[in-house]
Amino acid sequence: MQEAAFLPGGRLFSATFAPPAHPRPNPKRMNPDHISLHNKQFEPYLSAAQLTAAIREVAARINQDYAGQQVLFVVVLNGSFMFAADLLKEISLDCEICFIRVASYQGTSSTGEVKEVLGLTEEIQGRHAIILEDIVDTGHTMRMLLDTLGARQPASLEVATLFLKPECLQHELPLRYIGLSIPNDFIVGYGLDFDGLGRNYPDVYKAV
Ligand SMILES: O=P(O)(O)OC[C@H]1O[C@H](OP(=O)(O)OP(=O)(O)O)[C@H](O)[C@@H]1O
Ligand SMILES: Nc1nc2[nH]cnc2c(=O)[nH]1
Repeated sequence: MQEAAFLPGGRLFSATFAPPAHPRPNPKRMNPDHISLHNKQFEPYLSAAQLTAAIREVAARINQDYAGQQVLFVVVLNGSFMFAADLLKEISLDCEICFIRVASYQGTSSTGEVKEVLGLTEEIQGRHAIILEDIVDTGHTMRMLLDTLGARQPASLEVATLFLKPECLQHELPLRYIGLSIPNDFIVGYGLDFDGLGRNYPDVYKAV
């Protein structure tokens, strides 16, 4: 049986009285003191609560900066799916959301790795666009995204990234919204993977 009520501020509260088939959160998944992915070891680094606090701060700033305006959020898959889902629940603006991917492939030896945007079907010209990214590391991906999207003449183009590794950055980038600046450790969890694994952890772990 389910009951629903509106809380102050218009948010919907609903309570389920029948016990869920699978208790949540899964105790095996929550806060293990280490995890192993493809035989590589990771230790706890940032808790879900720390991530939530950082994301709420970013959302509050966006809500304030864009008050009265309509925003197009451009979510960069795959890694950003958890960040985007949690951030967007805190956004009180009128907004649209679209999803893109970045394909990487090996170019000629002179060009090295080439990155290309896939799935950019949304009209961006004249819109206030914000790119949602899980992490900016070297900045190669974000440089390419800003150039590609910027060429489509948005009214404005900004970046919200959950993580930034300042020590690794190789480009000057206009990163307006940064959740957490972190040292140069390889991290997994909360959407970020190690060779495909680890995206589903609610906390973030760093390589030991
Ligand atoms: O600043 P950079 O050095 O360019 O690194 C950042 C990029 O790396 C990750 O994507 P990845 O290629 O791992 O794909 P994924 O999102 O599908 O995991 C991340 O989501 C960024 O897009
Ligand atoms: N999973 C993961 N992907 C990245 N891409 C760039 N930096 C990182 C990182 O630290 N972890």
